[in-house]
Amino acid sequence: MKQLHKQSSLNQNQQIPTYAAKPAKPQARPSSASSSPSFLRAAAGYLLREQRLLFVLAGAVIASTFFLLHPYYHSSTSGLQPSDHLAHRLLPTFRHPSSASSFGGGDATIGGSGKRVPVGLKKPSKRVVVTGGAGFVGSHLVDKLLARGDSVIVIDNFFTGRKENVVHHFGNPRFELIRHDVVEPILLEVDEIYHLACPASPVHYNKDDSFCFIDCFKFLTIEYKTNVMGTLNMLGLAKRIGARFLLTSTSEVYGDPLEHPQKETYWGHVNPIGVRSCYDEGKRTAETLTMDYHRGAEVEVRIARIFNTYGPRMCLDDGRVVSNFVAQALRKEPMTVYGDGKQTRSFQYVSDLVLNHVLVPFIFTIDLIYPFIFELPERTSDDRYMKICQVDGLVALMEGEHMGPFNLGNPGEFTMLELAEVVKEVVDPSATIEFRPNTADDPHMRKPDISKAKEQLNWEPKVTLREGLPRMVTDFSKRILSAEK
Ligand SMILES: O=c1ccn([C@@H]2O[C@H](COP(=O)(O)OP(=O)(O)O[C@H]3OC[C@@H](O)[C@H](O)[C@H]3O)[C@@H](O)[C@H]2O)c(=O)[nH]1
Repeated sequence: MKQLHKQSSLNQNQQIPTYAAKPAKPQARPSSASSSPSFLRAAAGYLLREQRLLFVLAGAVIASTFFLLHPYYHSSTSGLQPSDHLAHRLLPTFRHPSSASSFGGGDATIGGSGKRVPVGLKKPSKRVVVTGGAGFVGSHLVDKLLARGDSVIVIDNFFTGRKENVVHHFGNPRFELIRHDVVEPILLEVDEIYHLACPASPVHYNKDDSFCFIDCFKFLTIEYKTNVMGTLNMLGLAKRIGARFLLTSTSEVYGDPLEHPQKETYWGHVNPIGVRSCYDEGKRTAETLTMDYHRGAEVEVRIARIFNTYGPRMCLDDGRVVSNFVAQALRKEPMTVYGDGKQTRSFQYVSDLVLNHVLVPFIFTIDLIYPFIFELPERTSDDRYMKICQVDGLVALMEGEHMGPFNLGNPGEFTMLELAEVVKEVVDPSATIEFRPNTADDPHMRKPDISKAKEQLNWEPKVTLREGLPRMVTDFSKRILSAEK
């Protein structure tokens, strides 16, 4: 700054030759070689005065940041805007699957709420499949991918997924929803496959699937079938079309661990014939298949081991502990603690699974002023936060160089009794607890060692249970209230 002032005063004192000034003596016409340095000197002098250069640089930084972070602008809901021509050039077109039907009776609809089109500086958009994309974590991932300009096909059989989780994307030309069970093959043309499909709650284990094309598979549990056949189908697709494949595995691969906290190098302690094995062993097999396809067929793969996750959009009757406690406390029912309640888990807020924290305050500010500039519909601060935060852990893994497996979880460890206390604090101090028998093979403790993710993905969770829980409670109380109405 001092230097700038110095330079600018120096320049003011200098006689800067101008073409308008009449020379004292007749001179030869200045050659282009001599005129351009003097022009440059004049321009430099102008820029350096009154800190103009500083303002120009600041303006350039703000503008490029804006376009990098928000590569869309709002166009009207009806008809093509001039920007749509650019969008048509930039957006990929999908080959529609012949073997499955899209939601809404065929092709994805165009227009409606698909108001944003890319503009400015941005990475080329990708064509992405998210299996289980109408589920809890999947739908947050879909929000994230669409928000950054990708085209997304969601495959979901709605066993535990819900249309409500993705309904806000209906009408977006970059979004397509296919009702399909991944245990059957499907052919699509995409760049990346996020494979999330699988019921993840122990209360769903053992439910019989009544229909299967291949008769001998129909007595398998949904979890095992989805993890084995579903993963095989998606890996086959990835191989065929040359797509990168990300498997969302689970902390359950460590079983009832003998090592604590659990590192990715730990091989686990799983009962292969227990009631939980359909999920635990199913995911372990899915990891094996993924590595086989990588080694044998050179498919580019990524593996995430996701630890207990909670947040908005979980099923109200999901059966997992956080959703159970919150729903029970809101409904004024006793919170059901299984066993002695001394078993531990580490709970991660869904945004952490998906968030790049360094950018949050920055994007948050821009997102606050954005609706005023482009007249976007008003959103709640929670929507805004969720839109920004979603699923960066998974996206960072998909786009990074490291294959994994990576533990993605929050290392904060709680007993179920401690969790009940936090839910009481947040929801209702008068809430009570009720002890129930525990389920078989329930892991006694669980806590991720996330050093590898910190080091190689530059990722770590930030939202504590006391910060994350109120956000989930807001969502749950709205849904419980409207269900009661
Ligand atoms: O109402 C309840 C529900 C559950 N629990 C206990 O809470 C603990 C956590 O149970 P959850 O069902 O939420 O989750 P689990 O850790 O057993 O399994 C989960 O692990 C990681 C994920 O991949 C899966 O989402 C899920 O299988 C268990 O010890 C369970 O016994 C209760 O005390 N009360």
